[in-house]
Amino acid sequence: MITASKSDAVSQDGLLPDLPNGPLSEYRRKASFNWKDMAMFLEDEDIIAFKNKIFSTLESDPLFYRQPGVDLPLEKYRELTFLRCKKIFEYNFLTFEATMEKPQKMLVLINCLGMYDWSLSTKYFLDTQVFGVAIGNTGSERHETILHQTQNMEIRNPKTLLPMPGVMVGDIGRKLGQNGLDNGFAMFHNVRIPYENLLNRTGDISSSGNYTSAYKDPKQRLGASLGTLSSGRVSIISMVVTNLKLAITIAIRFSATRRQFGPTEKEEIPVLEYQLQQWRLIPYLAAAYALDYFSVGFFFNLIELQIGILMKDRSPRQAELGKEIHALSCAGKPLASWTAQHGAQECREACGGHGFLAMNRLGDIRNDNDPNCTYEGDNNVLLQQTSNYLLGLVQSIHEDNAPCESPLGSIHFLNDYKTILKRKFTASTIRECLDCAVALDAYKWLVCYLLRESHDKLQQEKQRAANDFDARNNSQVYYCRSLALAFIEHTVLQRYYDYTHDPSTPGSLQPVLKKLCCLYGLWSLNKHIAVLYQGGYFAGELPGRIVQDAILDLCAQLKDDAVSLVDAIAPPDFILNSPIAKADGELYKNLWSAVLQGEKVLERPSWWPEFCCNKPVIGKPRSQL
Ligand SMILES: CC(C)(COP(=O)(O)OP(=O)(O)OC[C@H]1O[C@@H](n2cnc3c(N)ncnc32)[C@H](O)[C@@H]1OP(=O)(O)O)[C@@H](O)C(=O)NCCC(=O)NCCSC(=O)CCCCCCCCCCCCCCC(=O)O
Ligand SMILES: Cc1cc2nc3c(=O)[nH]c(=O)nc-3n(C[C@H](O)[C@H](O)[C@H](O)COP(=O)(O)OP(=O)(O)OC[C@H]3O[C@@H](n4cnc5c(N)ncnc54)[C@H](O)[C@@H]3O)c2cc1C
Repeated sequence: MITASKSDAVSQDGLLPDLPNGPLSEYRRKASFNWKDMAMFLEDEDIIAFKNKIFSTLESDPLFYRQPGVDLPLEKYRELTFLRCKKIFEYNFLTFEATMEKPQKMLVLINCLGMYDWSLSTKYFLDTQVFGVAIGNTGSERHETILHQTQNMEIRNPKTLLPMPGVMVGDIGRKLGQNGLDNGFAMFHNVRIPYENLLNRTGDISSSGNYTSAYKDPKQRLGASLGTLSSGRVSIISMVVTNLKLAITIAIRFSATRRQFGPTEKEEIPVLEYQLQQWRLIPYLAAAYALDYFSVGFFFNLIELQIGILMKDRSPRQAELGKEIHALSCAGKPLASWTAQHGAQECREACGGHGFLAMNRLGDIRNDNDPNCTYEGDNNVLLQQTSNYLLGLVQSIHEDNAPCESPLGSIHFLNDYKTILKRKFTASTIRECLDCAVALDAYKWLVCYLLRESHDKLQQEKQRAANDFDARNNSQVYYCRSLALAFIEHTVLQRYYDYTHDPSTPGSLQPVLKKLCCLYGLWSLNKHIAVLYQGGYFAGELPGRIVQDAILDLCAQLKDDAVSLVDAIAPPDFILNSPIAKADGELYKNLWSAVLQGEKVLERPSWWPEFCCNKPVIGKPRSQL
C-alpha cells in the first residue's frame, strides 16, 4: 500500500477519519493505493468538509434518526419528509453567496441529502431550485414576488391551505419509490392567468398584443428559452451516479466479507474472489468512477450555460452551447440512470438473500433510482434528441463544407469521419487491449458507423413511408437509439481517458484509475459487439475473445483495490444505512444487531391464537352466516 506524505496525512486525518479495523482490513492492506489520497483527489478539502458538516448535522439531529428497513405508513413518511425538509431550510447549509462562490456545492448538497433519502432531497430541490431556477431564468423582475411566495410556502391560500377558486388539486397516490414525496395533480377551471405572469425573458407581448423579442434568430431564442430545462437532466446524471456509488459500496463490502466455498475444505473465501462475482460488480465500480467524473465536469458546463443566460449572452457560441448540452444531457441521463438501474439490481442479487432484506437498503436504492429513467423526460424519448442533433451534422460531414465544431468539443472527432470509417480493430493480444486507447478508437468507429447507418436508414424510410413521422419512428431501434448511446459512451470515455492520462493526476493513483478507465471502456464496448462485427470493424474470433479476456483480466487486477475504491466514495455508516456494508466489515454482528433492534422482533404476532384454534377443515369453507 502506498502512503501519503506527513503533511497530507495531517489534513487528511482531520477530514477523513481512519476506518475501523475488522474483516475488511485485509483487502485494505492489499490495495495498491491509499483510499484517503483517492478521496482527496476526487474532491477538494472544502467539498469534503462541506459534506462532513451535512452528514454530522443530520446524524446529531433526532429528527433524522431512522431504523434500517422500517416501512413507514404513507402519511407518516410524508409528514416526516416535510418536517425534515423544513429543518433543512433552517440549517441553511448553502447560502446564496456560497452557491455563487462555488456552484458545485449545490450538486453536493442534492447528493448528500439524496444519500440520506431521495424523497427529502427531491422535495427540497424541486421547491427551491427546479421551480425557482425556471422562473428566475425565464422570467424577469416582475416575477420576483412569485419566488418570495414560494420561499414562504404561499405554491395555495396561505391561511387556510385551500386551493384558490377554480383550482382543483389532489394527490395521485402511492408510487413505486420516493414515497416521502407527495406528487399531485392540479386542474384549472375558468381560471384567468394574469398577463404579467407570462415568463418574458426571451419574448413578450405588449398591452396592444404585439410580440417582441430581443432575439432576432428564432433558433437562438428557442435555445435560450429551453436551455434552462437542461439543469434537471444534468443534475439527475449526478444523482443516479450517487445511487450507483451507494449500491456498489454495499455490494463490494458485502462480497469482501461474505465467505463461501474455497479451493480447499479448510477455509472459506470471500465471494469477491470468485471470477463471476468480480465480473458482475467491478465493471459497475468502474462505471461509477467514470460517470462520476463526467457528471461533475458536465455540471460545470451547465453552469457556464446558465451564466450566459443570466448575462443575456446572445452570441452564436451560447446558442451552440445550449444545443450541445441539450444533446449530451438527453443521452447522459439515459446512460447514467440505466447504468445505475442495472447496477443496483446486480448489486441486490450479488448480495444474495441479504440483498433482498429491506434493512440493507438495496431495494430502496433501486426503487428510488427508478423514476430517474422517466422524469425530466422518458429516456427513450430523450435519446431521439441526441440522435437528431447528430443527424443534423451529416450534411456538413458528407460535403466537407464546414468543420464539425462545438463549444465542448464532443463532435470534433467527426471531422475525421471518412478516415475513421476505414479503420479496423488491430489489437491482437489481451495486453494491447489493456490500453484504453483501444476501446476509445473502437468507439470513434462505432459512432461514425451508426451515424452513417442511421442516416441511410432514415433516407430509405423517408422514401418508403408516407410521412416523416413514420420514417423517424421506424429508424430508432438498432439505429438512432444505438447511435445516441454510443455517442454519449464515447464522450464519457474520452473525458475520463483525458483525465486519467493527464500528467497532473498523481502517479500513485494513475495505475488504478487507468485500469478503471480501460475496464469501463471495454465493458461498455462489449455490449455493441454485434455491430462491431456487422460493420466489419471486428473480423474473426480473436477481437471478441481478447476483449472479453481483457475485461476478466482487469476485474482480477482490480479486485484487491475494490474495497479501497469504495472506501474513497462511501458516505459514513449513518448515511449509507446498510448493516451489511458498515465500514468495520462486521457483517454478521451488524446484521444481527439490526435484526434484534427491530420492533416486536421476538414477539408472537398479534393474531397468533388463530393458529391454535378454528383450525381449517381442508376442502370445507366455513359458513359465513
Ligand atoms: C424535447 C422533447 C423530448 C421533444 O420535444 P419536441 O417534440 O418539441 O421536439 P423537437 O425535436 O421538435 O424539439 C424542438 C427543438 O427544441 C430543441 N430543444 C428542446 N429542448 C431543448 C433544450 N433543453 N435546450 C436546447 N434546445 C432544446 C430541440 O433540439 C429542437 O431543436 P431543432 O428544431 O433545432 O432540432 C420534449 O418533449 C421534452 O422535453 N419532453 C420531456 C418533458 C419533460 O422533461 N418534462 C419535465 C417535467 S418536470 C419533471 O419531470 C420533474 C421530476 C422531478 C425531478 C427531480 C430531480 C430534479 C432535482 C434537480 C435539482 C436541480 C438543481 C438545479 C441546479 C442549477 O440549475 O443550478
Ligand atoms: C416520480 C415522478 C415525478 C414527476 N414529477 C413531475 C413534476 O414535478 N412535474 C412535471 O411536470 N412532471 C413530473 N413527472 C412527469 C414526467 O416528467 C413524465 O412522466 C415524463 O416526462 C414522461 O412522460 P409521460 O409520463 O407522459 O410518458 P409517455 O409520453 O406517456 O410515455 C409512455 C411510453 O411511450 C413511449 N413514447 C412516448 N413518446 C414516444 C416517442 N415519441 N417515441 C417513442 N416512444 C415514445 C415512452 O418511451 C414510454 O415508454 C414526474 C414523473 C415521475 C415518475
